[in-house]
Amino acid sequence: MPIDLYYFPPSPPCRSVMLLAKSLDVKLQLKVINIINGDQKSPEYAKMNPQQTIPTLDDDGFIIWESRAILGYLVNQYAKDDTLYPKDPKERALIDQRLYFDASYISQRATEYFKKVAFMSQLVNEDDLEKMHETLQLLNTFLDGQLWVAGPNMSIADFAIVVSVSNMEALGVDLNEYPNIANWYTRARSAMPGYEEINQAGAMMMGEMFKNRLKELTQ
Ligand SMILES: N[C@@H](CCC(=O)N[C@@H](CS)C(=O)NCC(=O)O)C(=O)O
Repeated sequence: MPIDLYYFPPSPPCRSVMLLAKSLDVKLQLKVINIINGDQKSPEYAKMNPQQTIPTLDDDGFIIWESRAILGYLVNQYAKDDTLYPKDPKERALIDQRLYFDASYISQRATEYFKKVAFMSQLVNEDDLEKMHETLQLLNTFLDGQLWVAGPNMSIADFAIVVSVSNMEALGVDLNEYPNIANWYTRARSAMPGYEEINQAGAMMMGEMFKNRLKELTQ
C-alpha cells in the first residue's frame, strides 16, 4: 500500500519528513494541500487531522501528524536499523531533547520572524531577529566537539534542525557567525540524499517570499 503524505512544498515540517523518507528509501505518494488557499480547512481534511496542519501521513489507514512524531515513526517502522533514532533510552532522550528544542525554539523563532513580514505586513522585528540568534548560539554550543546535533551519529534531530537552520539562512542570517553550525550544515547537506531539491528549493521559496514582501512594505 502506498504511504500518502499531505504536504505543501515550501512548508518546513513537510520538508523534514520528505528528506528523511528519501534517506530511508521510503516512497511517499505526495498529496498537495495548498495552505495558502485553505485546503487544510476542508471538512475531509479536518476529519483526518482535526488539528488541520500539514504534514499528515497516512500509512495504510494509520494517520499521524506532527512532523517530529512522523520522523520517529518512519524510522521505527521502516529503517533497517535504529541508528537514526536509537532505542537506547539515553541516546533517544538526547535526540528527543534536540527535537523539542527545535519545535519550541529554533523552528518557532524562524516562523515568528518570517510570518510577521510575509503574512502580517510588519517590518523586520528586531526582537525576533535577536531571538533567532539566541537559539543559533545555543545550537552552536550543543555542536561543540560534536559531528551531529545529538552526538557522534546522525539522527532524526538533524533532519528537523537542518530545515529550521536553512530557513534562517534563507531569511538572511549569516551562518558563518556560528562556526560549529556552519561545519555541521555543510556535513548534513552532503549526507542527506536529495537535500538540494527537497529542502533547499523550499527554503529559497520562503526566503524569496520574505524578501519580496519586505521590498513591497518599504517602497
Ligand atoms: N508542529 C507542527 C507544525 C505544523 C504546522 O503548523 N504546519 C503549517 C505549515 S508549515 C500548517 O499546517 N499551517 C496551516 C494552518 O495553521 O492553518 C509540525 O511540526 O508538524
